[in-house]
Amino acid sequence: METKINRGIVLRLAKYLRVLHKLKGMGFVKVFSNNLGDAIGVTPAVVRKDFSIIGIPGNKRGGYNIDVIIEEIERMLGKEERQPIVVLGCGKIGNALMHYTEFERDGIEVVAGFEINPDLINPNAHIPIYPIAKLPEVAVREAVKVAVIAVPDVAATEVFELVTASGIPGVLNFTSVDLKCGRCDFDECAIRCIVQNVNIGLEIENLFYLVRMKEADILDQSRSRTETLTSQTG
Ligand SMILES: NC(=O)c1ccc[n+]([C@@H]2O[C@H](COP(=O)([O-])OP(=O)(O)OC[C@H]3O[C@@H](n4cnc5c(N)ncnc54)[C@H](O)[C@@H]3O)[C@@H](O)[C@H]2O)c1
Repeated sequence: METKINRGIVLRLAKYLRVLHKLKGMGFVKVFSNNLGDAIGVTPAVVRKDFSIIGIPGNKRGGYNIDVIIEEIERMLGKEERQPIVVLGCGKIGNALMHYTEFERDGIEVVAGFEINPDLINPNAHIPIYPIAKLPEVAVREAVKVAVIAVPDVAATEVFELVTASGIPGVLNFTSVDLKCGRCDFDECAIRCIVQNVNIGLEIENLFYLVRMKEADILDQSRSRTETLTSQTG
């Protein structure tokens, strides 16, 4: 039976998996929930809860067998299956993603890129780059589940429409256009495309905000410490 798990758990499972592979590579056979919690920045209780949700029984004293958890998490994340993706727009971002070799470790395979620039189209390349119009054909042939959209903003909606028309159910959107699957407005929609937006600018702004808050907090604390000292000595 498939267990429904939320995005937070999926992200943590992927993080546990990386740590587990590292530990296995170092020769470890068992791991404890506090080791995994420390490694990804959560409490041991969260680790045990996540594992119980995916059907791994808690084992506070004896630890978990690393091979068993790896197998279970990989099954849960669908990593036993091939995970084919396509990249739409093979410019700076798209090209970098197409040649990111670490995807392979996670079972992700970039099967093709798509372009409108004839200078970049090369169906004979190691990872072929096809004209964008070929997307529906390749999507069906390769059973593509996820498309990365890395075209200029002006082309985003048009490319997204082609993605949904090609039956691709997942999109990682690098453009700043808010893409929404029009097809999802219909109950009978079979695609229900899920869009995940990546906005590095927003993430950086958010970090600046958090750093400012932290600095202000530290300043407040040191001010109140000085005031306390002054009142004690004065
Ligand atoms: N999300 C972020 O954090 C972030 C950061 C930087 C850039 N971006 C955005 O990501 C996108 C890509 O950025 P980039 O720097 O790689 O741009 P780029 O100009 O280097 O590459 C875009 C590529 O898309 C191709 N293209 C244009 N129209 C197309 C279409 N209809 N079908 C297929 N290919 C098409 C172009 O020929 C080009 O090769 C832009 O929208 C940019 O604003 C996002």
